[in-house]
Amino acid sequence: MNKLTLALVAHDHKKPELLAWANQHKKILEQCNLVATGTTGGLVADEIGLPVQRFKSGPLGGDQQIGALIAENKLDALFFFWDPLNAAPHDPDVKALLRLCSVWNVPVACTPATADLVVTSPLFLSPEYKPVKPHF
Ligand SMILES: O=C(CO)COP(=O)(O)O
Repeated sequence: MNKLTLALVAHDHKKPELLAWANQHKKILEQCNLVATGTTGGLVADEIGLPVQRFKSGPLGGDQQIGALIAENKLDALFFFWDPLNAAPHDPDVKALLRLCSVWNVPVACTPATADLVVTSPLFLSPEYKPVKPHF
């Protein structure tokens, strides 16, 4: 069975929430390939002990690297705990990443509650389930 590839991303004030969530769902995440923006990935690897492929930090292009995976149909879900209370210098990159999830029908969870529901869905690890991909 092919493993799902998941991207984990959190803005600084949301990193504690992402780490707590990843720890809570470690058994599920262990069954997946994980990629992440640089700082988030380092924390997930060091503090939760999950292997993670790290891209550049978000402000340095990491969000765009994850967007490129989406455009190449190589990402199965995005867990992006973005910060609604603080401005990010790379907000256009953040918007672009979220936009690509809608373009390519990639599941995206932006809060711990949504992320809980996504990873515990019976469809999540089901080999039969594949989201419909749009044709352009
Ligand atoms: O800024 C980010 C996403 O937009 C996250 O980047 P880091 O994981 O490197 O902090």
